[in-house]
Amino acid sequence: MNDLNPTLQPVFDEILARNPGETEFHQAARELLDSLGPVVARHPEYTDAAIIRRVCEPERQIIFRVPWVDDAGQVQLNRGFRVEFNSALGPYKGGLRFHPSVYLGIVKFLGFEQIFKNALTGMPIGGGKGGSDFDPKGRSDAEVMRFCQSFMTELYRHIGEYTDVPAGDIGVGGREIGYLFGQYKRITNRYESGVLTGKGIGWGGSLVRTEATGYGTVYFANEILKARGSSFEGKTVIVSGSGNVAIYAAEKAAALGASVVACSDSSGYVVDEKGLDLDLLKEVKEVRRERLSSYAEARESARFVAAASAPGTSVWDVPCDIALPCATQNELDGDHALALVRNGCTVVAEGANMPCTPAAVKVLTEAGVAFAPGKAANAGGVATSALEMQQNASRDSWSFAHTEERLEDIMVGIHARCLETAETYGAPGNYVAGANIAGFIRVADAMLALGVI
Ligand SMILES: NC(=O)C1=CN([C@@H]2O[C@H](COP(=O)(O)OP(=O)(O)OC[C@H]3O[C@@H](n4cnc5c(N)ncnc54)[C@H](O)[C@@H]3O)[C@@H](O)[C@H]2O)C=CC1
Ligand SMILES: O=C(O)CCC(=O)C(=O)O
Repeated sequence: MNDLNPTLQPVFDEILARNPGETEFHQAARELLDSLGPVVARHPEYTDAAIIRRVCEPERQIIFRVPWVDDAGQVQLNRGFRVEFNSALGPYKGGLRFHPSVYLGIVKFLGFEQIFKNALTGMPIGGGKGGSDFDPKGRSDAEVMRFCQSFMTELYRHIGEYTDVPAGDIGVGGREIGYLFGQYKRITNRYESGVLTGKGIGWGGSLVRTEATGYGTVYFANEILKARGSSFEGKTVIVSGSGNVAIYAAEKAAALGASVVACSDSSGYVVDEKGLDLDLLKEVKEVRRERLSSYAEARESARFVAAASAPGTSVWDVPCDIALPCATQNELDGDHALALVRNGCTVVAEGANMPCTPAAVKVLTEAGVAFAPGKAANAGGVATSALEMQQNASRDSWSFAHTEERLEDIMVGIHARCLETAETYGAPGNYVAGANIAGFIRVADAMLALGVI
């Protein structure tokens, strides 16, 4: 790890002391602070007003009990979280994650990333994130519904169109948003469409929201390629994960002429040299909610590599020109990055939040691989959520083509803002510095204007 700027070291020491054991939050905060040296040198007003210390402390953290009854009549118990991190730019905005690994440190890292990602979109949204250690895997629809209803029975008092607007993340898709919205409506007796995003198209959702994070990541990667005189045409692409972000990243990359030859889930990975059959992948993952091995069983050109039977190998061993990590945090480490570099990969764009470890980012950057951090590359999802909020507020509903055009413009704008800011602050071509500094400055200026609150 590099030494931090002397003004920032005490801030990081304070984060470590105040948030013990929250390693993912420490990692995300450190990554931001690593970029802010040139900012504190140029803007003493931020230090004078303790902006950096304040932005690292959530405005509010809510932790609650979520009891529910399973299909066998047994009472189950989970823990719910909502971290309302920063509302300088607008209502808290960010997804809910249902996964057994969820604890406060994960929710805080995600909420922290969300502040700067949302700022980068240029839209009026603050940063927050939530979730639960509930594991939807293997649960019936009725169990998921009862869990969601119990979760919302506490969450409803903390959220609202002008306060905090949750959406989906790992383990939370259209089905869960439906159950959560239904319970919110029942408890409050209000059809408040703007309280959640990722809603179904028939009841206040926006076209393109389902596709937006994956499509947006590919639009961002496409801008990187264009800046290097290249394109997706004829390129070999791998994605990790096979959920919402991965599927639609693969779809857009294929639409731009790439061959997407591999994807993964937590049980292993699939290699399909003929290019992934995305209809089959959607059927397996979105409809049947099965493991990836079912994909390989149904497709002759595909082979499945089970994680348990092949320790030490991963989807990152599959040769590619472009890698899109779209599964989860810290899924791509230094050794995986070395494998990508050895195999000739030239672009890595994060569809997931913080999927690359700091060691991986170092390897990629030193090898000259263009690296796009999640807070820039995957901002298309939350940006389209903000478009959903706009449609809800104006009681309108836009066409797919119009909404996708808005999404593409936003991603092109974020890419340009990252490059310009990196150049201005002495790190030309560095998307990490550009994204961190541009996102931070927008939030910091708003916080300065709003006073000490
Ligand atoms: N859904 C959205 O709009 C956005 C999601 N993200 C991020 O994208 C990532 C994926 O989210 P979604 O696609 O929405 O979730 P999802 O629940 O639809 O899919 C998650 C995928 O990751 C895989 N996965 C989880 N843990 C894994 C592991 N340890 N190893 C290999 N695969 C693993 C799962 O099997 C699944 O295929 C997360 O980091 C999320 O925070 C970021 C921006 C917006
Ligand atoms: O659309 C949203 O509000 C949530 C998106 C999200 O959770 C993310 O960007 O990580």
